[in-house]
Amino acid sequence: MTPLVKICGLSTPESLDAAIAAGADMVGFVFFARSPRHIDFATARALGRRARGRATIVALTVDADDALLSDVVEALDPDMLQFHGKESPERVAAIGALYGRRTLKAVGVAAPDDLAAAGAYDGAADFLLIDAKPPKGAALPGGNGLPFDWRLARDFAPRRPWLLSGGLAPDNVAAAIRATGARGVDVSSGVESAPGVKDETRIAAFVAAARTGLARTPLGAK
Ligand SMILES: O=C(O)c1ccccc1N[C@@H]1O[C@H](COP(=O)(O)O)[C@@H](O)[C@H]1O
Repeated sequence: MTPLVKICGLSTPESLDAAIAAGADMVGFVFFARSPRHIDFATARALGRRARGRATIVALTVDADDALLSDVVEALDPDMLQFHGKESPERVAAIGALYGRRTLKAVGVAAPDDLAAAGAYDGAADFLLIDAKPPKGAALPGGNGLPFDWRLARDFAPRRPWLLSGGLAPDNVAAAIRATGARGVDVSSGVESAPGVKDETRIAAFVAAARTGLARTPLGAK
């Protein structure tokens, strides 16, 4: 089964087009002011229109309140909402139902217990995202370009399909998929030349390399 590929943190028409041309299944946009990948609503509106029908459009937020979520949905009109904070399973499910969008819940992993905690979202979210836990004091809860020990995720087998992220790059993504059996992968820093600046050559190389990994688990239906 071909792994799903999500390219996250896109902020320009050029990088968006490069991700889609490379064959990305999902394109992610960040709404988190501290991130170098944060976009404003006018940019979101333009990029959402440009991406519509060409890839799954994903809006990433971090513990967003209802007002921000409404503005994001109105501007970007995403297919999927990614939650990268401490949102509870109940809130993830409620927001997905309220807006009628698929949901992707990120869980940071550094130890076996963290994966057990991820199980709480199995069913509440449509997809799970297993990311590296940010280092203590990190400014961002994700997008830090740091991997975790993939052996921790080797036997992770939730009912929902799950994506792997954290420090993935063109030169390690195929091995990461093989090591974990993740249904897909998500990347931000590993396809950049500087924080927030996407590199079209690295995007193409990442998607091509991910396609050589073989996902073991089937994509569950909503
Ligand atoms: O990309 C960001 O700036 C970001 C900000 C806040 C939360 C999550 C963020 N990105 C997500 O983090 C992971 C891993 O990124 P990386 O490849 O290690 O840089 C990925 O899922 C992004 O969607």
